[in-house]
Parts: sequence; C-alpha cells; structure tokens
Amino acid sequence: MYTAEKAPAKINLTLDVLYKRPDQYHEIEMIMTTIDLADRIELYVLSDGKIKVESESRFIPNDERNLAYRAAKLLKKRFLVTDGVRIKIDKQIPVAAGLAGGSSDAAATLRGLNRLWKLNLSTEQLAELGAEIGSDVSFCVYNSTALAKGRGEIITELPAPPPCWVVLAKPAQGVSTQSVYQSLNLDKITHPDTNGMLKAIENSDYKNICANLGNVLETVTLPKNPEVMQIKQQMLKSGADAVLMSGSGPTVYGLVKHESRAIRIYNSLRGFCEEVHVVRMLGTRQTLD
Ligand SMILES: C[C@@](CO)(OP(=O)(O)O)[C@H](O)COP(=O)(O)OP(=O)(O)OC[C@H]1O[C@@H](n2ccc(N)nc2=O)[C@H](O)[C@@H]1O
Ligand SMILES: Nc1ncnc2c1ncn2[C@@H]1O[C@H](COP(=O)(O)OP(=O)(O)O)[C@@H](O)[C@H]1O
Repeated sequence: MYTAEKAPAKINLTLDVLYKRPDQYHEIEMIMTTIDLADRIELYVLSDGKIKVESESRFIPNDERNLAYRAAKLLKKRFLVTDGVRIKIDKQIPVAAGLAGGSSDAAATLRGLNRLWKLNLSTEQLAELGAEIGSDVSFCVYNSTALAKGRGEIITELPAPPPCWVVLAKPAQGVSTQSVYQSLNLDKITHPDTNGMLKAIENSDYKNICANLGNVLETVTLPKNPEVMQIKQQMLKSGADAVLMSGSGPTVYGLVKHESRAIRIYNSLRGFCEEVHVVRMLGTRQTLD
C-alpha cells in the first residue's frame, strides 16, 4: 500500500516578534503562504513495523533526526499503529533556508499517514500533533495561507493572495533558526503592519501586499550575511515590486505580477547567487497533480 503527498515551501509575507517567552520561544505573529516549490513525499506501508527514511539529498539526515521520521514516530506511538512505513523524500526545497522544507515534509507525512494508516484525524488534530514536532509544522499541515500566532502553532486560515510570481534566491550558507532568534534584539526592531497585510490579503490587493511585507528577523540575518542585502538590492534594481527575506533566512524573495519580469530578475541574479528559482505563489491547499 502506498500514497504520496506534495510538501510545498512557505514564504513569510510578515514576521513580527512580540516578546520573548519564559519557555525560550518567542511570541510571534506572522502571515505565511505557500509557493510552487515542493518536495514530494512517498509513503509505503512496512509490515515489520519499522520507520525508514530514504532521500538522495546529502543535506538532510535519514535517521530519527529527520522531521518526517519524527512525524511517523509520533503517529505510530500515539495511535498504537503496528504497521511501519518507508518514507521516500524527493528533496527540492533548499535546506535551512527559511522556507520550512523540513516542517513541510513532516506535515505531508502526517497528512499521508493519516490516510495510509486510516487514522481518520481532522486537519485540526493533525496540526495540533504537528506542533509537537516544530513550530512551523501546524501551518504546513494546512498548506495554504494563514496568520500564525503563539510560537507559530495557532493558525487562522486566510484567503489566497492574488496570483503573482516569486523569484527566490538562496545564498550558499544556511542559517540556524535557533541562533537567529537568540540574537534578536527586541529594542532594535520596527514591527511590520500585520493588520495592514491582513486587510490587503482580504481585499486581494497586490499593491498593498507588496507595501506591507516585513520581517523583523532581517535585523539579525542581514548584518551577518551581506550577500542577503546585495541580493535584495539587485532584485529591486531589476524590477521586483517588493523584496523580503523569508523566515530566519537566508532566502530572499521578490514579487512580480508578470513572468517576463520574473525571468528578467532571475537572469540578473546570475553571478550574485548560485541557487535561484522562479515559481508561482500558491496560497491554497495542494494535492499531487
Ligand atoms: C523562523 C520561522 C518562521 O516561519 O521559520 P524558519 O525560518 O525556520 O523557516 C519559524 O518561526 C521557525 O519555526 P521552526 O523552524 O519550526 O522552529 P522550531 O523547530 O520549533 O524551533 C527552533 C528554535 O527556534 C526558536 N524559536 C522558534 C519559534 C519561536 N516562535 N520562537 C523561537 O524562539 C527556539 O529557540 C527553538 O529552539
Ligand atoms: N526532511 C527534512 N528536510 C529538511 N531539513 C530537515 C529534514 N529533517 C530534518 N531536517 C533538519 O532541519 C533543519 C532545518 O531545515 P529546514 O526545515 O529546511 O529549514 P528552515 O527551518 O530554515 O525552514 C536542518 O538543519 C535539517 O538538517
């Protein structure tokens, strides 16, 4: 028995940090959406009860440290599942990039195993379980557009933003989410206008979505990675309507309405950055084609 799931990357349209909590997490408010850059997860039932992860990527662990493994283990333990699973990950999302690739793999594994192991859990229940794996996993279970609060696990779904193109550029060096949060100086941040972004999304107002992009974690990652700033400037120079770093970084994205402009930006980034993608913004739940 077999099933497959699409695990799309996310970008942050906003990311605000309100305060540091006593549990070492930060209370945040962020609006995220999905883009058409996705891993593919294949799940095969194993009758011996084992969980196995396979991937050709040399950037992710294939053992119990893999977030997809952790998702399978959580379901198996919580619901006393006797079957095991072979999890095959076709990795397309850059790793440690601020695009939630690992979280999306975990979420896709939860959704897929819910079917394969016939657990009958609701999306809300899967999102709750996802929060035990990582702060971004709940959002990734919904796999759409949402406001995330708390440490990221309190999700309110939003309508999809109007269609546009996203140019992604990832500098070579990955970034550790934990160290970015640790280095954040709350006295030095300008809070993004989360309500302004919510209104823009509700009105399907592309211009105001561009005007309200904001991410306080740029204050940590930009000074430490000058390449990120250079890419932002280059994207704006070659015609992006707005640019922002996603999550803890270092991936930068630029928004444009037309594909021809996206390709112009893509071409202008050659020499600046090794890894560049041109993709559509998605923002609604995805199934495999
Ligand atoms: C910054 C964001 C924005 O979407 O994503 P990425 O850039 O990683 O994609 C998220 O908040 C990352 O979520 P995720 O990567 O799931 O975080 P977790 O594994 O739960 O936590 C990693 C570490 O980040 C810090 N952390 C995380 C979330 C939060 N609200 N406050 C924190 O301080 C904690 O130090 C924690 O030990
Ligand atoms: N399936 C997975 N895909 C990507 N990274 C994974 C996975 N499982 C575990 N990881 C680990 O999670 C960390 C964060 O990876 P990722 O989710 O790609 O980045 P980010 O948190 O910046 O969005 C990496 O150090 C990686 O080794």
